[in-house]
This record gives sequence, C-alpha cells and structure tokens, in this order.
Amino acid sequence: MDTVTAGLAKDAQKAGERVGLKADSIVIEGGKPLRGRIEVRGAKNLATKAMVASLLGDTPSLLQDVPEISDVDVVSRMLDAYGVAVTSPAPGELLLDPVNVARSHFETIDALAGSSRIPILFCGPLLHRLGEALIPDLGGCRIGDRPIDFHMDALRAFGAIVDKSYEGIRITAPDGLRGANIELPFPSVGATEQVLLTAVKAKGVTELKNAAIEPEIMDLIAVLQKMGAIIWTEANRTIFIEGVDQLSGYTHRAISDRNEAASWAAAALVTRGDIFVGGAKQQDLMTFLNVFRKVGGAFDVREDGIRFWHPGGALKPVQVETDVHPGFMTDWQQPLIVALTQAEGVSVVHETVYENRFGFTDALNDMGADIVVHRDGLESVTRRVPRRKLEQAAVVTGPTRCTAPRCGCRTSAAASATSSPPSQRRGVRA
Ligand SMILES: CC(=O)N[C@H]1[C@@H](OP(=O)(O)OP(=O)(O)OC[C@H]2O[C@@H](n3ccc(=O)[nH]c3=O)[C@H](O)[C@@H]2O)O[C@H](CO)[C@@H](O)[C@@H]1O
Ligand SMILES: C=C(OP(=O)(O)O)C(=O)O
Repeated sequence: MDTVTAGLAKDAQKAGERVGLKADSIVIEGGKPLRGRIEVRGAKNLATKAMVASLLGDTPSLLQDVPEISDVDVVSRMLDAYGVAVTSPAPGELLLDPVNVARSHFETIDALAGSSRIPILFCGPLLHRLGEALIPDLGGCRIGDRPIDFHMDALRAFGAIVDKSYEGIRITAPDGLRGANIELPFPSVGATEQVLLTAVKAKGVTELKNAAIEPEIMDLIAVLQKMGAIIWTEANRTIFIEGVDQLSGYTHRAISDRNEAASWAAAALVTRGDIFVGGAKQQDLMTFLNVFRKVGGAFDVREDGIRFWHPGGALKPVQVETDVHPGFMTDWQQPLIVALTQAEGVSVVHETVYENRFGFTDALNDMGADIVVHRDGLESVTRRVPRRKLEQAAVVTGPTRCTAPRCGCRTSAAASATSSPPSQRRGVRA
C-alpha cells in the first residue's frame, strides 16, 4: 500500500474502532494536511472497455494496471457468462481468454442488472461472435437520465435489430453488420466506444462524425490497433474505421486514471498538503492543471508523475465550465468544488455534460460549505461553452470551515450520488 493510503487506512481504522464502526465503513479524521506519494492506477474509463474488446480477438489478451473497482468485477462476470476465461496471472493483471465464447441465458445476464453501464458495450463484439447480444439493464452513477439512444441508433445503422421486449436488451444481426455513416448528436464517450467496438469487424468502412476524443478513447483505439484494427483519427472529431475479418488478442497497460490524479491534486489543495501522484500524465491533465494553477495550487511535472501542493496564502475563486475533451472534464468538478470551498470569494462551476451532477453538494453544505445550485444555470455569467438545455451552475462561496457531519447522516447522501436502486434504473430510454 502506498504512503498516503496506508496512513489514511490506519488512522481511519483507529478512528472507526473508537466510534464502534465495522470494517466496511470509511472513517476520516480531518484537519491534517495530506502528504506523501501515491501511485495512480489504470483508468477506470479504459480498463473495462479494453476487457470488452478482448471478446473480438481469436487469441487471449493481457491487460495490465487494472484498477480494483466494482466495474471490473461486473465486466469479468459478464465475460465469464459468455464463456471468456478471466484469470489474474499477477496483481493488477487480467488474462482474458475468449477461445470458448458461447451463448448465455437471460437469467445469468439479468443477475448483473443495475450494476454498471459497461454491459451496453458488449453489443457489437457479441453480435460479431454470436449473432446475438443479451444485455442486462444498466447501472452507473446517478447523475441524470443517461439515455442510450445514440448507442441504439448507431447499432441499427450497422444493421442490428433491437428487441426491447426483455427487461434488459436483446439485439441480433441476422444479416451481419455493415460499415455505416454515423454522426453523433453529442460527442458521447460511450457511443463513440460502441461504434469503435462494432465497426472494427463490420463489413466495409465506417465514418463516425462528432466522435468523443477523450484520452481513454485514444487508448482504446491503441488497444484495437494492437489487435489488428485499421482506424484513422482525423481532424474535427471524425474517425474512419476499415472493418477487418479477424482480430487477435493484445497486451496492453491501461492509461493512468486522470480522474484519480485530479482527485489527489484537489485533496492536496483543500488540506494544505503536498502529494506526489506517481504516473499522473501532464498531457491528459492540461485543462485541469490550468484551473489548478488559477485557483492558486502549485505543481511540478516530473518524468514519473506530478507533485501537487498548496504553496501557502489564500486560494482564489474561479469560473469553470465542464465540457467534453479537451475541455474541463465533468468528473473533475466534484473534487474541484471541494477545493473551492476554501477559496476566498465566489466561484461558479457550470455543469454542461450531465443534468444532475451536483447531488454531492448537499453533503458538503451539511459539513459547513456554502454552495448554492442553480438548476437552470446562470445566464448572467459569460460562458465559453455554448449553453445546453440540461446545464446547471453551482455557486461556491468561501472560505468556509468544514467540520464532520453527525455520524451516519452523510453515508446515505454520498451513496445516493453514485448508485441508484434498481427500480430507478429500469426502463432506460433507448
Ligand atoms: C465508464 C465511463 O467511461 N464513464 C465516463 C463516460 O460516461 P458515458 O460514456 O456514459 O458518458 P457520455 O459521454 O456517453 O455522456 C455524455 C452526455 O451524452 C448523453 N447521451 C449519451 C449517450 C446516449 O446514447 N444519449 C445521450 O443523450 C448523456 O446523457 C450525457 O448527457 O464519459 C463521461 C463524460 O466524460 C464521464 O463522466 C464518465 O466517467
Ligand atoms: C459517471 C461516472 O461513471 P460511470 O459512467 O461509470 O457511471 C463517473 O465515474 O463519474
């Protein structure tokens, strides 16, 4: 275990024992600067997609730097349900052997309902392997509607037929899959991955316009290229994919998790600490680093990672809008807002990607923060990203002293921000 987490875990365990909490609780005793070194893990937003890609190969794939997260467990179980042998030859490594891929039963698949959003990406690979894909109802963070209409429209353009009479989704391709011309209404990460994972083995050429170009997408393209795919990334968010008949397995180390890196950076700022994040990559964090610097944080980019620290003095308020890459990522606004509670003055954060991503601010307000969420955004604030219908704004006034909320009340609010009960996940709009 690395220095920061080892210290935290030990302190938390002691604090937990004092207040009589069980081992699966997280207890944080605040008021101390976080100092030390931590290694960032492989990206959550790449690892599971690379796992799905293994289904497309004729030979086993080896994925390295796989994070220990529940999505990886869910995708392993889903692969297992379709006959892919998933083993771990070494810590952080997964060997994925798709040689015995076979049809599954809806009951087996439905057991995974509501646990992750990744199963939707099994559609293309399963159609290529089996001519049929059974997908459980999706889960994922509870941050808005999260429809899958772009995915379904793209699959239909490839020639797939969607059957919605199931609790989840059944999709078939009786005439095989053909390359298509697709333009996404919004550069969706998931829908871009759906197109890539389907087009690589579809007959002919696929042109994808308005594609997402996040670093994790580029890493997935690298995985697919290692497998034998032919993918051209052109200017203006356009990607051409030339379908091939056969793909092999890959060996790949996942790109590092830029969201985890940004979270540690914000933790260094808010605790007036000093954290070296091993493996953090400047190229993938450029926009975050600009904002971090404007708030008053200091950083030093080194070959093996980035050191983030609070250089002393007051932090400054900022105005930020989330956006698709290369803009300020929507996943960064939560750790940033935590840091902004300690800035002197009024900050404004506009969320433009999801319609309900400020749920966590209730927890911060309970701890003493001053954050007001404007559900329809703020027209008075000059904007860089064009207004979207679903946008909201959080106005953060600081600095405020934050203290621990009464024991137990936070856990339920925090949990509701990241997972939804199955009843609310049913009936995903397609
Ligand atoms: C596992 C993973 O990689 N998750 C990331 C991925 O989520 P995910 O791939 O789900 O996010 P998308 O980029 O698809 O979503 C962006 C926007 O498009 C909308 N949309 C999307 C698909 C669709 O069919 N219809 C539709 O309307 C969504 O509701 C949202 O408003 O990208 C998000 C945006 O960078 C990140 O916050 C998530 O961490
Ligand atoms: C939205 C997120 O994840 P997912 O897409 O896996 O729900 C997230 O991690 O912020």
